[in-house]
Amino acid sequence: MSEAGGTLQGLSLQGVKAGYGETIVIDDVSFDLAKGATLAILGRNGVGKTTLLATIMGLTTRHAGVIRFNGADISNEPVYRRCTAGIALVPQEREIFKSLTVEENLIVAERAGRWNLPRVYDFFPSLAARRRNRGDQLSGGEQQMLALGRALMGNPSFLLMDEPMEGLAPVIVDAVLAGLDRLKREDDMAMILVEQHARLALEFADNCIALDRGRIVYTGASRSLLDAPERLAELVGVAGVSAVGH
Ligand SMILES: Nc1ncnc2c1ncn2[C@@H]1O[C@H](COP(=O)(O)OP(=O)(O)OP(=O)(O)O)[C@@H](O)[C@H]1O
Repeated sequence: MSEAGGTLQGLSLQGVKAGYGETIVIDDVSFDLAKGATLAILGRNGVGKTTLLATIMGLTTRHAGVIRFNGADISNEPVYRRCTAGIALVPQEREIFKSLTVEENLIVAERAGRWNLPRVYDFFPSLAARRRNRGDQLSGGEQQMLALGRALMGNPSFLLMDEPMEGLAPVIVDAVLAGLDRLKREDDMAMILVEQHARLALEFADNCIALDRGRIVYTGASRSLLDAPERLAELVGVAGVSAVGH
């Protein structure tokens, strides 16, 4: 995670300070993430993980620093330009259209590319089985798969996911994780995973950063933190270390 930001094929943040209006939440955050790489963002409640993803998407007020994507400065680009450049966010609230069917939710997000309806259905067979059900008739796990499937239909090269496992039963967590692992193996999309359940995130992502009060307090290989449980507990709290069902 150390290539020069200006030439990196991927995402690069340099000294980013951002928040909501005058309130600073993210302070002096810098990291690079190359095309196809995976990164976990860890930290206790309220340290700014969601705000960091929102900042990458252009949904917050940026006070300082530069965000580059595939070498281009996107710091001042509006949200839709970041989306069309290939960055997608699966928000914590999932934000699927509840009055549309599963299939309609997927089709409205479609952009030409390697991902299309048959491939998303192959990837999440439970969505195929529910294709004619409306968004409000889905379980939490199905909604999460739909939110992910919808992001894939946009054919992003960079996928940001905000707590996709939140509120899901352990067996569903396993299904979502299996999907993410398969994505990692079969697609060269870069992925950032924000997750309360630190061990799950570390087992999925090759590298990680931990935030505390909006600043990066740890950066390194996920394996190193998995092998240092006391350090991990310091960074994320005891609740963050014990993952539901794992
Ligand atoms: N829309 C907003 N307007 C003002 N302040 C906000 C807004 N959203 C979040 N905050 C504040 O920003 C800080 C960081 O919140 P954020 O949601 O980014 O943290 P988080 O690490 O994702 O927390 P959690 O794990 O609970 O989701 C908190 O103090 C929060 O109250």
